[in-house]
Amino acid sequence: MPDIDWPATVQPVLGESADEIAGQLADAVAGQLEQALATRERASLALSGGSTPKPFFEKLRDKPLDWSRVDVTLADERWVPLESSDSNERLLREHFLQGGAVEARFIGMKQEHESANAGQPLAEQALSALAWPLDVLVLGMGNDGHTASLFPDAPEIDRALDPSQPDRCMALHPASQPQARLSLTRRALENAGWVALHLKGEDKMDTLRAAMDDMKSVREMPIRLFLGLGLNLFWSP
Ligand SMILES: O=C(O)[C@H](O)[C@@H](O)[C@H](O)[C@H](O)COP(=O)(O)O
Repeated sequence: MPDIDWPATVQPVLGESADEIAGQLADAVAGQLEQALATRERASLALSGGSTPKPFFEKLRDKPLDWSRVDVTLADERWVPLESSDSNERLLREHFLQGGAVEARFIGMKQEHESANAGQPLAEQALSALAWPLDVLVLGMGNDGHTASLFPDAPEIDRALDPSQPDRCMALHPASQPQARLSLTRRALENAGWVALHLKGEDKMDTLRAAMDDMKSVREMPIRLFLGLGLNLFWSP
């Protein structure tokens, strides 16, 4: 297991296998949603895409929750057709919005517009149906330190990280990515009640170490914002 002097803002859960960690994360998220539903009519959950979360989605979807009272959205979306294998909405529909969680109310980000910029106002309007702030947020991270679609090489990154800008979602065009993205912004993400960072692999642990070694520049590694605010890390080799 990695021997790290964790900052007080990071609660690490380190496992031996991806399956073990996916199960522990599913238990934790279900517990947080149950707590939210004990005090309010609806709970809100934002999930990230990518390759890491599939086993987590498949374990979470059958947790015994009143899923009809849970609003689910994405932390970000690639601006591709919903049938594309790159679509995060497709990923959720195939691996999470099944079983018990089929009853959840899903609010997607992709809109019927050619560009993410043109679709952003409709996505912003769709997201306003959620009860903000988010109760539960599950983030991933790339080896460039991006999270959601807050990419350091996106021209829009400063605006997306600006706590005073009013939008909850924003179109970003990272030079490193083949597609435009729509991402929840700092404003939408930073006030979530409970945040998990779900990582798999030694490479991601190395990136996390680099992010924690010098927490100064959030713009350089946007994950630093959430490491500083506080999160629950779920990592396996
Ligand atoms: O749409 C996306 O790609 C995600 O939201 C993104 O932020 C992802 O969480 C990281 O890129 C990690 O992706 P992997 O799990 O594939 O490493």
